[in-house]
Amino acid sequence: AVLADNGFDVALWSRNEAQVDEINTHRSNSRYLKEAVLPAGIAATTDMKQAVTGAELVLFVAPSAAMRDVAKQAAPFLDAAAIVVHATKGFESGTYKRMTTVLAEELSLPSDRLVVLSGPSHAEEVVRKLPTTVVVASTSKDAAERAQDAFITNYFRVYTNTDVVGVEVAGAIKNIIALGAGLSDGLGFGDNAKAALLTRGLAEISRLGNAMGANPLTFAGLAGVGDLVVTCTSKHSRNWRAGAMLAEGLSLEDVLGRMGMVVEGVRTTSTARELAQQYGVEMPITEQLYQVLFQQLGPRSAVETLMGRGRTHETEETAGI
Ligand SMILES: NC(=O)C1=CN([C@@H]2O[C@H](COP(=O)(O)OP(=O)(O)OC[C@H]3O[C@@H](n4cnc5c(N)ncnc54)[C@H](O)[C@@H]3O)[C@@H](O)[C@H]2O)C=CC1
Ligand SMILES: O=C(CO)COP(=O)(O)O
Repeated sequence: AVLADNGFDVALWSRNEAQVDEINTHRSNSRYLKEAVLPAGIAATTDMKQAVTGAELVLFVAPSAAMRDVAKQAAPFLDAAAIVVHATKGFESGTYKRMTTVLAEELSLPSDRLVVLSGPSHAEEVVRKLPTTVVVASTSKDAAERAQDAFITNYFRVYTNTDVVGVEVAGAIKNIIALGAGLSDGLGFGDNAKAALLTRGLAEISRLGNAMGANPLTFAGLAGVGDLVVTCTSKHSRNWRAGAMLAEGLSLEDVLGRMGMVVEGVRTTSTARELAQQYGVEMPITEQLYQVLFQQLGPRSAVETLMGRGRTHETEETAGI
């Protein structure tokens, strides 16, 4: 919708014929974006060749679990000069790869044609043109600026960054913390607990990101603290809502069934736990969330464990010392 508002002819690919027909006929997407009216410049299609051929910018926003498959389908049609942007927040499970790595592999692209778009940006608000700010990161200043030009509007402000690792790690890990925030709110814990989760969650994001080679300043920016705040506090967040439902005593399977939309933080909790071990960093909130999600630990016991951890120094632990 943002690209169409900026005057681009947008081809929107979906595997779902009924959804494509609804978008083209009624300019609506009732399952995913209730009440939104989509701009006329969007032409939906189930034909990947038609969607990708000749496009100067291709935006991938499939759930992380589907990214490799969708990129494989798009690869034969990608224009030699196109830049590729993604807005997906997660890692590939099993390989623990970041999304730009998956795209580089499937599209045979060098990093200077790849951009990640991230930041506090719930679709429900963007489509209503409510003021939103995001960051586009690429190893190439030129590619980041091309993406900035394409997306920036008077309601959608786009900053550039060169720290692809930091932006991707922050966007993925904040979903784990949002699950925790939903659990905390659902259990009736207060504002102090949520502020603690956000702050110590940011410490975990920074610790893992720094170990993976990120710029620490990224975590104070839109993709870091910005997205962490919105996902832990917004009624739109699926991760927050999933956490709140778990606190009501629903099983993980029931929560995911009721949601009917991707809750990236669930898979990311397993992946981040593996990455923490691989990089030798401590991620105690992630560990406790893993125990709650996959090992049937009661959320109150998880909180007891977190509160009873050995005494530490705030800034030394954050720095990973
Ligand atoms: N919804 C939001 O406000 C934001 C979402 N994101 C990220 O965007 C990504 C996608 O999220 P949403 O669109 O919100 O999820 P969603 O669950 O609302 O929609 C996912 C879409 O992908 C399609 N899909 C799923 N598996 C597929 C496959 N194998 N092949 C083709 N299509 C497939 C579904 O049919 C559906 O249309 C996630 O990584 C999320 O973290 C990022 C920023 C904001
Ligand atoms: O990343 C998001 C907003 O910036 C979307 O978060 P949820 O997937 O929790 O809805």
